[in-house]
Amino acid sequence: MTMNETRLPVNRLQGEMPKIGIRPIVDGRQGGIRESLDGVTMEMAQSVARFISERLRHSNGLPVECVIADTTIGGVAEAARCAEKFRKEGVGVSISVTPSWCYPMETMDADPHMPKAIWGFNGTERPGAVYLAAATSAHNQKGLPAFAIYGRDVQNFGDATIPEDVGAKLLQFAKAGLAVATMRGKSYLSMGSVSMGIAGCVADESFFARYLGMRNEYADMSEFVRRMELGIYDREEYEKALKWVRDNCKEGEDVNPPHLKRTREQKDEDWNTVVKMTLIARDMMIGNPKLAELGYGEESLGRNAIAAGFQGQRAWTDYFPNGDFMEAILTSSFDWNGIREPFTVSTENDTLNGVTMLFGQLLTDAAQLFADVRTFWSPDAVEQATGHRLTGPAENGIIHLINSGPAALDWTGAATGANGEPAVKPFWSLSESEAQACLDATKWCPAVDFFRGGGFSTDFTTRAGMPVTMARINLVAGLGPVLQLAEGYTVELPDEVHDALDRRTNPTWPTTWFVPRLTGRGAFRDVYSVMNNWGSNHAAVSYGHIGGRLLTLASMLRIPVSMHNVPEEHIFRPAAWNAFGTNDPEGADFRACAAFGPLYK
Ligand SMILES: C[C@H](O)[C@@H](O)[C@@H](O)C(=O)CO
Ligand SMILES: [Mn+2]
Repeated sequence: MTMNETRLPVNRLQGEMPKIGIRPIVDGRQGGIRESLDGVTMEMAQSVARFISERLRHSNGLPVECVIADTTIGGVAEAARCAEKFRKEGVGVSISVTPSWCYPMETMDADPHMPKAIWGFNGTERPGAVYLAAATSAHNQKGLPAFAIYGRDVQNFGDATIPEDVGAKLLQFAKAGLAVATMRGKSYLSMGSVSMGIAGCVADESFFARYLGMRNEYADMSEFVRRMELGIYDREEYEKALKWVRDNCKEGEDVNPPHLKRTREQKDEDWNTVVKMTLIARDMMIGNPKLAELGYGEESLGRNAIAAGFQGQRAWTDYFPNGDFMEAILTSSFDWNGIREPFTVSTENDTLNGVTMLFGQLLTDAAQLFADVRTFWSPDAVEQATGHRLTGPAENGIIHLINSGPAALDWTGAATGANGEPAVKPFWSLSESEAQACLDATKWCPAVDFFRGGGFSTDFTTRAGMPVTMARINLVAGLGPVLQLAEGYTVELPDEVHDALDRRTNPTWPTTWFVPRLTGRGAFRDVYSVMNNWGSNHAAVSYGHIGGRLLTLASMLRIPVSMHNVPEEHIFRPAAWNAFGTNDPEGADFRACAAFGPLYK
């Protein structure tokens, strides 16, 4: 395959990427105090800016830019000037830093939508921590939750280094804050509506608008037919894509009974259709200047969609090829144009899983796995079915993540991490040979009987040993949105055991065997309990243990978390959450989210 040489983001969404604004706060008393603080405070700001820009990128690959206020902020006039600068520069996240005492209400960032953190230097020459406590209490009193960062160990005054614990909190806060600012104002595009009565497919406008700051766009699936029949897609790209598919997408086993097998001609035509569907869905999301050249100016603009979903079943799939190829390729980190940012596209237009995938992508910069949460296999059930006793990481049972085959090819696990281990990586660190390895590890099986219109499903088994986080947003009447997540690992089974279980399910679909990390309590008492507490038929799976980042993001949006196994040291929420109870952080989270309400009222 060819690689996109420049690796530029494909993101053609409206608006600049949000920046991080750094606010150096000082004690405004001139004639000695202020002068003694200005320099070190500015240095603190510069070192935070450098630290973040060197370590974080936007999920589209662009560097994260930090903007520092023109002067230190000693009072409200300078706070206002800083706010003005931040507005002009497109700042979406703010971090206030100080080593000293300052005047909280006079200097605070009062923008209600800006995720905020305050780093109060742990020194003792000047009272930075006293300010931090006063500042967080002011934020709490005013209903502007802020994340408080207070280093564990005392530093010398003027020491601009960022201790490890402070750095970890800065990055967790910044990445989640950027996710909030990046999705704001963007669209979720529903292509089709509700699939097979699945409630998660309902585009709940109030949820999107009030919690995410997003808008909902809708397109009937007949739009695909119109664009296919009138040729509203880049025909050169279509030819290139078809050739790439012929060279790289190997057909797998056709398990259909003879009377349901599609003919070779039908299958060839299905390939043409699924490639067109892929181009069309992408163009509907983000637009395509090529369409304007064809005389379709309106279509060339797209819907400014940072996420989308395709209903598929059944209105479409009863007659046309299914959406598996389109969903698998769009959500992967590469296609015929080379290596590029994955698109967030939710199967069955499960909007709530789509949002969860969007969270994962913005927090990890890497392809997300969409999957049905299909089966809990207890060790006894596996032994009964196969004669094999599960061992090692699988010994407590396994959860079978599988559905018809829209899974991103990155989830083969064919790419490798720093030590050669299987990994799902940000597109910018994926090599051409790794993308090829993902393609080589995938077969495309003719769709089974659920899909009367044919299509091709990805078939692979995810490699073992990857740290992953499975997550899901649910909507509950009287409660609103609620997030659940489970950190764990992928496992593999001996071939004959895998084959026996896979055959019982569907051998032509992609499998990920998941084991959650157990805590012995509540939903994480055992693997069965994780399955039993899952709130819906789907999950979004991210590479890495990102539960901490998800918790931070959810708290910024005021979405409580009902189930998680995140180690305490990774939990980082606004300081106000502690005022809702410290013995029972889960209950406190629910109370705090309810009290503050959605980010966008
Ligand atoms: C093909 C079937 O309809 C499956 O797609 C179905 O069980 C689901 O995926 C439900 O989420
Ligand atoms: Mn499904």
